Amino acid sequence: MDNSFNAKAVRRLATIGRHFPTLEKKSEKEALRVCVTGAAGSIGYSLLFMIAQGRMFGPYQKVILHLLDLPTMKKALEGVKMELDDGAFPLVKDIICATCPEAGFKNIDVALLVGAKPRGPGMERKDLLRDNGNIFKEQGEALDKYAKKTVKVLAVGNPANTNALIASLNAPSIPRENFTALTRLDQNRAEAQIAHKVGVPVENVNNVIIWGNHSATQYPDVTHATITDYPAEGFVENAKSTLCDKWLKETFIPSVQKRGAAIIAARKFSSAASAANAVCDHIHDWLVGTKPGKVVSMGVISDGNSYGIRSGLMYSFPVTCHKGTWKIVDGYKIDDYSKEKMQITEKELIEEKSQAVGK
Ligand SMILES: NC(=O)C1=CN([C@@H]2O[C@H](COP(=O)(O)OP(=O)(O)OC[C@H]3O[C@@H](n4cnc5c(N)ncnc54)[C@H](O)[C@@H]3O)[C@@H](O)[C@H]2O)C=CC1
Ligand SMILES: O=C([O-])CC(=O)C(=O)O
Repeated sequence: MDNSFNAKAVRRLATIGRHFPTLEKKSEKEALRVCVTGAAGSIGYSLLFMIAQGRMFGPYQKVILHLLDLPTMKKALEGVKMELDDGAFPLVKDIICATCPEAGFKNIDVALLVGAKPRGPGMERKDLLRDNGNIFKEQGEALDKYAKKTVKVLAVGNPANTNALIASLNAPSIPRENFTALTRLDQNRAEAQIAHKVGVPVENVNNVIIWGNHSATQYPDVTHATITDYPAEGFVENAKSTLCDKWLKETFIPSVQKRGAAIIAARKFSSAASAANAVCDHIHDWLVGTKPGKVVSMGVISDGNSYGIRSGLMYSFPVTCHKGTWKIVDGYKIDDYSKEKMQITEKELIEEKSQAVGK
């Protein structure tokens, strides 16, 4: 009886294998260890389920999730783990709950540094620097000790750019190129607004650049953006008049710069699901690679040779990525208006850096 059941089960599995050859592919890759800090918080709650569904690393990459939060959040973390278990996600090989950085960061491949205080109404993100900067100092030190030396780090907690810099300066044994800051949410916001304005699907709008800081001084730049697959004759002429200088300068740029504050005013909490979605986009493109012709924005360490931006700042640039490396796209022509905007946001990052770590 037992034997015949087993024989049937084996036959059935063999059939599944024939119909879904991708099943074999799945087991080829080793699981990635991915730590989400602030795993019991709002962004964490969306982000973990997106990762579990394959949104970050694709449909074949298994993950071991490290959920890190403060000791006071131990019970809540267990609840998140229970829900992840209940999702029965085939890509989730294991889930580790941690309330100390050693267990959270041990041997990890990817660190998503979300855990930090969010701002409230009337605050700027840099007002969080004193409290959150300390978190990123400690976490940089802990990454240096416990994570793989190849770990890829994304700072999400605000002020994200300067926090990424603080973490990197406190992790001298990990290459500085492995530390990045999230400005993809700003890029997504900007591309969505352009798509709505001209009436095309959002995937037809590409290569809007976010320069500088994830703050109200950021410069969302459409000078090099593209719109493809025009839906109707006369589209180009219409789009040119719709996206006029006045609208771009007086409505579009301030609206992208202040979108985070607008969400806080409406929701009473800062953006969470859209932030998690942008985290997936950022890591996906960095680790898997950007599509040919596609440029994305990431806060990365400036080298002093790109667009006149001072070296040693975590500045958002247009980049292309290939299997875990990024490269600043050089050679865009910068007009005087853009230059001024890029310098305003650079100045703010210099000030934040000197507040956080001195000169
Ligand atoms: N860069 C970006 O585009 C965006 C950044 N953010 C920022 O992300 C951060 C998190 O936002 P939410 O999830 O909404 O906040 P939240 O308050 O809902 O969750 C934060 C979580 O972090 C935990 N935490 C605090 N200190 C920690 C530490 N040292 N180690 C581990 N966990 C720690 C808290 O216990 C809490 O569970 C905020 O700083 C927010 O401003 C939010 C949206 C977009
Ligand atoms: O605005 C905030 O404080 C949260 C955030 O970074 C965003 O939504 O872009």
